[in-house]
Amino acid sequence: MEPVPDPYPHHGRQSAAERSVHRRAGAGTRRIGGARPGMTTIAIVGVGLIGGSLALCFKGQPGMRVVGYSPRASSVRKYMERGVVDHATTSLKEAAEAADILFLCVPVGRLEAYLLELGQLQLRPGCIITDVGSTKASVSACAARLELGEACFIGGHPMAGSERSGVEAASAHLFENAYYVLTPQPDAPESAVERLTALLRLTKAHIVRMDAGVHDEVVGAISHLPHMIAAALVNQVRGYHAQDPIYGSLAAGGFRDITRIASADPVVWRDILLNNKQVLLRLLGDWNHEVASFARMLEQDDAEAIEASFRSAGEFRGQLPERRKGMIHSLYECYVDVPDHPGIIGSITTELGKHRVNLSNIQIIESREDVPGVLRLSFREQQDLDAATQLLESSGYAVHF
Ligand SMILES: NC(=O)c1ccc[n+]([C@@H]2O[C@H](COP(=O)([O-])OP(=O)(O)OC[C@H]3O[C@@H](n4cnc5c(N)ncnc54)[C@H](O)[C@@H]3O)[C@@H](O)[C@H]2O)c1
Ligand SMILES: O=C(O)C(=O)C[C@]1(C(=O)O)C=C[C@@H](O)C=C1
Repeated sequence: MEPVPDPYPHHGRQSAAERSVHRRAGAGTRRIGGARPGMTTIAIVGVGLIGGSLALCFKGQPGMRVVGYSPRASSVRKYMERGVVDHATTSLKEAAEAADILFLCVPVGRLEAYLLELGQLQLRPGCIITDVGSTKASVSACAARLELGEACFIGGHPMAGSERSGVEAASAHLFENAYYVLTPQPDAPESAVERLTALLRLTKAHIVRMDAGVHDEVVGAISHLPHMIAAALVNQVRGYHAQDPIYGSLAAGGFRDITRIASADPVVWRDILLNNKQVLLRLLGDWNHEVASFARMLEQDDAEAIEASFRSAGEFRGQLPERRKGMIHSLYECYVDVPDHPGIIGSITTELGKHRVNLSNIQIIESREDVPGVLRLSFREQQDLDAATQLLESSGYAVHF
C-alpha cells in the first residue's frame, strides 16, 4: 500500500507549546483528570464523529471517566470546551496508561502506528484496546503480531455514521439500534470480549461478532462500494455542471438521496478504500457488469428487463431491516406535497407543535417557483410519524412514504 502523508506528523511527540498547554490542564501520570480508585477509565484516541459519539455514550455513567487524546492542543481544548470528555490530554502515554478500555477512533491508515506505539507503553493489566475502523482484517493482523502483555486487542466497527465528521457532529444517539461488529481473534480472552460487549451496550447498538476477513468483504459491498459510486456519480455530474450550471440547479431529491455520502470525510475514506483495496477491486469488477447490463438493456430497448431490474431491486430494498434510532438520521420519515406559498412550513410546524408531535427535522426537497414542493419530515418516534400523518391528511395534505 502507498504511504499516505500524516496530517498529524508529530503524534506521540509534543511541541513545547503543547506540553505547556498540557501542564496548564493540570495532568499528571496515571491518576489523571480526577480519576478515583475503582473507576473505569475509558480513553478515546481521536475524538471525532465516532470517538466523540462513544465518549458521549460513556460520559456521566456511574463509575466511568472518559479521557480524550489528541496530539493537537487546540483539539484537546475543544474536547473540553464541548464537554464530550471528562479530561483531555496531548499525552498518549498519560491517556493510555490510565485506561481500562482504550478506543482507537482515528482514520484507518493511522491504526497500526497507534497499536505499535501502545505496544511500547505500560498498559494496565487487563486493558482492552479496541478500534472503530471501517476495515478489520489489517488492524486485527497487526494486533496479532504485537506483544501486548496483559492487555488485549479486540477489533470493533459500529455500523453507523454520517457524512459529517469531527467532534462537532458527535451524538450520543448515533449508534442506537445499529449493528456494532466485534472481530475478536480466537485467542482473545472471553472475559474481555464480554467486558467490552457490556460497555458497548451503553451505545444501545446490537453487538455482533464476526470474522475480520468476512467483515471486510461484506462491508466492502454495503458501505465502501456505495461511497465510491456516490463520489464517482457526483464527479460525473460536476463535470457536466462545469459546462452548464443548470445541472446543479435541477439536482433534486433523487440525486441528493443517492449522493449524501459523497460528502464524507476525504481522509477517512481515502484510508478505508486503500486498506480494503483487493476486496474493492473485485467489487468494482462486479459493479462494471451491473452498469454494462444497464447499457445493454438500453441498447436493446429491453423494457421488460429494465422493469424487472427495478422490481427486483425494490423488492430486496424493501426487505432490508429498518433501523430505528435518533438524532443524525431520523428514520421515521414522510414526504408531504405542499403548495408553493409563503408561510407553509410555519403553518405545518405550528400545527404539529400544537398537537405535541415532536418533529426532528424538516427539509424542502423540491422548491421551484410556482410549482408545488415536497417537504421531508423526520421524527424520532413511530408514534410521532403516525400522529403527524393523521393530522396532515386530515388537513388535506397528501402524505407519502
Ligand atoms: N464516518 C463514519 O460514518 C464512520 C462509521 C464507522 C466507523 N468509522 C471509522 O471511525 C474512524 C474515525 O472516523 P470519523 O468518522 O470519526 O472521523 P473524524 O474525522 O470525525 O474523526 C477522526 C478523529 O481523529 C483525529 N485524528 C486524525 N488523525 C489523527 C492522528 N494521527 N492522531 C490523533 N488523532 C487523529 C481527528 O482530529 C478526529 O478528531 C475511522 O477509522 C473510520 O473508518 C467511521
Ligand atoms: O450513514 C452514513 O453516512 C455512513 O456512511 C455510515 C457508514 C455506512 O456506509 O453505512 C459509513 C462507514 C462505516 O464504517 C459505517 C457506516
